[in-house]
Amino acid sequence: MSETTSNKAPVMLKCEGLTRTYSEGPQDLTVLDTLDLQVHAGERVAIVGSSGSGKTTLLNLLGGLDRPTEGSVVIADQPLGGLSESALGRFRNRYIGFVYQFHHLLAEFTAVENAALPLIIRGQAKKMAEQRAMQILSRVGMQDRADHKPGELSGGERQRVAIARALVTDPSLVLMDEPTGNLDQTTAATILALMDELARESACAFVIVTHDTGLAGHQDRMMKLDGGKLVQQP
Ligand SMILES: Nc1ncnc2c1ncn2[C@@H]1O[C@H](COP(=O)(O)OP(=O)(O)OP(=O)(O)O)[C@@H](O)[C@H]1O
Repeated sequence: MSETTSNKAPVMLKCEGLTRTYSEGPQDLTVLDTLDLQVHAGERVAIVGSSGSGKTTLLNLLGGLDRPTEGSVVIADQPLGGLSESALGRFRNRYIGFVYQFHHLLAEFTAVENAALPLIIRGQAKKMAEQRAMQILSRVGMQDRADHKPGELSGGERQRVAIARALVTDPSLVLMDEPTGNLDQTTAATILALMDELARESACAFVIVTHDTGLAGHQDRMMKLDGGKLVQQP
């Protein structure tokens, strides 16, 4: 591994030799090129990089939404490459929380129903799942809007529901794509504080893709995706 770290916490995410080549166009495009990354429990890593550098491609591989051309992704000691699609779905639900750039909330469901969904998919009773969802919605300041559907919420409110949905299962790893993109400074600060607490309390690891240098600078480490590899930033 090219990375050195003094972190003593267990490794939650490990990528080795990760390569992703898109072969769909007239020419092959290698977006990620033998990339290595290790993230420890409780650690928050920001990934920055210019448009088209491969940040979304990387997040999709880390979350098992796409498969690498070469190399491996291991989360909580489980190599994703060894899992079938259905096992991968169960693994994602158990260990990973996602916050996408476009939040993908279900339009027909209220905020609390959306936030409770990962628990319901897991088989938890609706009432218990919604109680837990209410707790986490309160932590992102959305308790008073819990009965509203996404169409009745502002962009920032929808983003906060998406963040609550990602955190509701107490995941081991949270993958975020521009999590504070739609948020004003005060709300963004609330979300940052919540991430700090979770990283500390539950040893949740975060990988956060962002163009926001304030958000990136707030994390434990900042890496830049450049030429298909990650370069540690000062
Ligand atoms: N399915 C695909 N087929 C072919 N090329 C793709 C595919 N998906 C992404 N690419 C290309 O791979 C490169 C990296 O894309 P990616 O979306 O990962 O970049 P990004 O760093 O997330 O960009 P942005 O900051 O603009 O969101 C781009 O040149 C893109 O055109």
